Amino acid sequence: MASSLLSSPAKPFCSTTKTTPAPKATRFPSPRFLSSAHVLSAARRLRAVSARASQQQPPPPRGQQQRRPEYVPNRIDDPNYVRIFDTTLRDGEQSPGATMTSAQKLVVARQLARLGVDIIEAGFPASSPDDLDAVRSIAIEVGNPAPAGDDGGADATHVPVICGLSRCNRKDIDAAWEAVRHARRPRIHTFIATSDIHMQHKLRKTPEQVAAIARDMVAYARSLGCTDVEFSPEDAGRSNREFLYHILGEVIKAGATTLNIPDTVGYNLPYEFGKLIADIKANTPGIENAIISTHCQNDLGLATANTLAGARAGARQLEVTINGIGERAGNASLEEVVMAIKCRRELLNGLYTGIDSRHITLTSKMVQEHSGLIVQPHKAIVGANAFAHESGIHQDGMLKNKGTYEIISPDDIGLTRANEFGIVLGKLSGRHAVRSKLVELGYEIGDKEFEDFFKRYKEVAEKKKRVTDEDLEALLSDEIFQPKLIWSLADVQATCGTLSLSTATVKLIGPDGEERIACSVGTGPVDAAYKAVDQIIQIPTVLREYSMTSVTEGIDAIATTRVVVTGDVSINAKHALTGRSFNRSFSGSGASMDIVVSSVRAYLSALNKICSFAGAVKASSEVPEIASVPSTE
Ligand SMILES: CC(=O)SCCNC(=O)CCNC(=O)[C@H](O)C(C)(C)COP(=O)(O)OP(=O)(O)OC[C@H]1O[C@@H](n2cnc3c(N)ncnc32)[C@H](O)[C@@H]1OP(=O)(O)O
Ligand SMILES: CC(C)C(=O)C(=O)O
Ligand SMILES: [Mg+2]
Repeated sequence: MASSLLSSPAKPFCSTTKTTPAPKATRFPSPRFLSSAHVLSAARRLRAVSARASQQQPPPPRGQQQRRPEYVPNRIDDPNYVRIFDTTLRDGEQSPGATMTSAQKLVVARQLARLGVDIIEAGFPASSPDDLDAVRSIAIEVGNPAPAGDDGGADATHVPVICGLSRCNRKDIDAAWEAVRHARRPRIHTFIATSDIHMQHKLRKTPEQVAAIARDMVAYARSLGCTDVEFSPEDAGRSNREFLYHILGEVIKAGATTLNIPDTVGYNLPYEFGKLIADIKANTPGIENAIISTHCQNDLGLATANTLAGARAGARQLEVTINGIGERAGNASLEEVVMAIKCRRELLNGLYTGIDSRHITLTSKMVQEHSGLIVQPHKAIVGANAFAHESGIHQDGMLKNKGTYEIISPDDIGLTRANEFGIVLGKLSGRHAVRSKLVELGYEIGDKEFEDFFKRYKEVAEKKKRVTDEDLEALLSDEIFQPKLIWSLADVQATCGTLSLSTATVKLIGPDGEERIACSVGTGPVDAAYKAVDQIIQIPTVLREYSMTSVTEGIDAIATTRVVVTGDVSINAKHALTGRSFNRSFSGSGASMDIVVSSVRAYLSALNKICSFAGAVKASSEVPEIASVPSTE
């Protein structure tokens, strides 16, 4: 029988076990170009990485193991166990633009099984022959035990129920049964609307007619041999209570095993939805012989809150989708609901699920790829920023204790972050975070140097959205690893374009602390600026090499310039071995988001080396010896 290591009680910091994170998400080819070969190889890769993840996982600490109760359609032996019904492939696919091919649906279904969902609603088989085929393939391949040697994820013996949706009519129910009957545990989910507005205007039927259809169609589904039948009174959130108790009682008598209560238009508030579930539990005849389920749409952004309120009030099946995709504003999101239960279990009557949350990140990425619906960066649990910290006070807290700003460990959702503390440098970062990042990159610099560097960092971060590792290294070279400062750049202003000659004005601070300004024209803004610098410093030099690279991507990238210059004979060096005098070259580098500033910094860096060298030459009154072959310093 299926058994698994399940989510365990919450800790103040919700990492339940010190686990090996699930593998990094595999990139999938764009859905537009997906062939079934692609899908199969993606599936194989996934299976391989998931196998590794599950093999590496140490068992949860003693006393925290909980087994998934044996599956009986209308009963759960452990009152604290709550079933997770995933409808990504049905309601999720109803999101505008989210249609998936059969091959894509199969890959996602396999991953949902690894994640440990109890029920996969694989589609609406009557909607098209393609969807019937997709649901049937899922029933055959995912709804049955994996062949020997095949990995089934963390809980290799777990086989999810495969479910198909149908309206309350024979044709739809026949199609649903044809699709799901191949699974080890098939389920038919049939629905009909029960709110006045839907019955009157959409179905054009009286409540009595609707109740009779519901009862007859549930009985019909059972008559096909399906022992697991779910019934949903669509728009229950706006339906008359007494009518709900009546129709639900009727379908239980007809053989319904799960009663799903949809807030179809996301209209309910959490306390209201919780009360709806509690009232149904208290007033529906025969309800003790069925499982109550929630299905919350997100029109008011309350789907997760409503789902949790429903669970608290007695629902033991929660219908959710990965990333919260679904009709209009979507459904309650699996990752939010599952992690809320895991994190706040004590406030949710000790509930637990069968989900292996370490597969959440990978599953989320897969669904984004195949549905084409990309989650917003600040999406709870799976958004790019959900475990990132950019402001200085938070970063400082994270460095001291991760629990200060994180209630869930990224390991728990299978997220491996590039930076252990989730630190993202930006304009709001403080000294602690920037310094720790430098140490991480291998640079330990003194306090005074760090203060200079931090000032420069802030200037750049003001202008740039994110400061990357490469940016930091470029700035560090520019700010710290420079020759002794003889001439420094105060300001530079350049104009260029097709209308007139390029012109640059440069203000430098000299060795005496005095400002000097020069202006020049040139073939371009860099040439003009270099000529202005030459007018001030007046050392005869030749520019031998000039190169510029952008260290990061994007329009706000930092440009790093490298130059090589040679001086005239007065700055020749004598080779130590041959005694031959040679024309020595000097390199310089500079970095800035402005290419002219970056170029002038690089040029000054080289000129400062020449000045130091020439100063040394003058001081010793002889040509200094260099112990190596001519090289660029
Ligand atoms: C809240 C939900 O998410 S419900 C699920 C919604 N999902 C979908 O609709 C996606 C799949 N749908 C489809 O492919 C198509 O709508 C089909 C194949 C199901 C039906 O297509 P059509 O036969 O062309 O009907 P159409 O969609 O235009 O209208 C729906 C009909 O079903 C009836 N109907 C709606 N819900 C139900 C129900 N639960 N039980 C019985 N009949 C229903 C409507 O009253 C309407 O009947 P009418 O033609 O007598 O007026
Ligand atoms: C089919 C039903 C369960 C549904 O999706 C809804 O009411 O939102
Ligand atoms: Mg829905």
